Amino acid sequence: MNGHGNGGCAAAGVPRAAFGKADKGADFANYFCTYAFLYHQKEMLSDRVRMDAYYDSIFKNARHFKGKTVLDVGTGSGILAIWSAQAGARKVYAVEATDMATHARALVAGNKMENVVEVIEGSVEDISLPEQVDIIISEWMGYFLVRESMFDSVIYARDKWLKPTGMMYPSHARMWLAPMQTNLGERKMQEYQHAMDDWSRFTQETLDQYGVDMGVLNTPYRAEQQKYFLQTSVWNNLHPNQIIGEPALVKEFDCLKATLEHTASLRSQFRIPIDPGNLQIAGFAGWFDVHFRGCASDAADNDVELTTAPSVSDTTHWGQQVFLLHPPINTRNGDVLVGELEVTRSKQNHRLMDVKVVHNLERRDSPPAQPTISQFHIE
Ligand SMILES: C[S@@+](CC[C@H](N)C(=O)[O-])C[C@H]1O[C@@H](n2cnc3c(N)ncnc32)[C@H](O)[C@@H]1O
Repeated sequence: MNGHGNGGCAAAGVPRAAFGKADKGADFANYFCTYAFLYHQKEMLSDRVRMDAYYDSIFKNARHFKGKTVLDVGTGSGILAIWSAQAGARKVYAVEATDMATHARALVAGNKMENVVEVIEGSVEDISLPEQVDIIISEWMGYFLVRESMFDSVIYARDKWLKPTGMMYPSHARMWLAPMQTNLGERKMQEYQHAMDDWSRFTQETLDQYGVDMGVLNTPYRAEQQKYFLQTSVWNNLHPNQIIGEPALVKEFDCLKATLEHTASLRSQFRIPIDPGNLQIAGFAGWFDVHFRGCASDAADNDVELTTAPSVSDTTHWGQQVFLLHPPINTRNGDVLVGELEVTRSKQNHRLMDVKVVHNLERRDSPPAQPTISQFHIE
């Protein structure tokens, strides 16, 4: 999954009739719509790190799939359902909320799997299955893992359709946070200042030419632009040497046990010694990994990892989320970054996230400084 799910394209041929409630209509317009396009599915299907991890997780653990029933939550093009069938599943229910279900059905038939894979068009929260399943497979991860909130749908499906002995693919998910260096912050600050200069020119012109003083809107305009340029996280594929301290594990989910309460609001403390020789912390980088370990009573033969950590060669379409500090923090050798991360749903859109980092530098021979509160948004 990636972050293009909020482009807003209500006319994407999405089956609105299936959704009675207004908020579902808005969700379709804002979120699901892009998934109805093949070009978007192709983007995910072209991510080799993602594809190899899911492929290996299934075929290197084919024993888990042989003769089993599988539910693919959000099948998209149908790729995971087809692989599950090729690995020997007896029956695969491939559920997809958008019109992409039509293409998935064609792909399943084109690959002669229609006797095993049944594509069901609808939201997994609304559909009905004739039986409970042995495995739930899904690619539900968004930026910094939780953006898009699709894990909620997987949890819902698990609680309704997974046998008590069943297992989740992936089985575990983790979120990581690390201090980093970059000059992206300066660029964003310049862009912000440019936008504010442009606003000044615009308000002056409006007054001169049209006799209306826009000055009363200066403050909300500044707030809007600050949020956009300075507080919205930036997608980036970072080089590993931009990370300047041991990444902190800020959250781990056991996909068999996670609840909606766990995903609604995450809070975690971190303590990261800054690598010697670094003069500034320009921001924080956030990413995730998932593992395919089977379950306690039937561990995977091969524990496959899909990581979106900074990498030179194994980059993913998820990249990392960069939370820029304005201004950056000056550091000295021996400094330790301590703090707390809080990730909550945006009030305007439950698929977007608000991120709060309360941070401080512990410095040898210095009294503790007041913590700084930095607010960010994952849009
Ligand atoms: C990241 S894509 C993954 C597609 C495919 N499984 C793959 O791995 O290439 C997630 C898909 O899940 C679908 N989806 C998201 N939430 C869903 C829900 N609640 N019910 C059914 N489908 C959903 C989206 O429309 C999208 O096609």
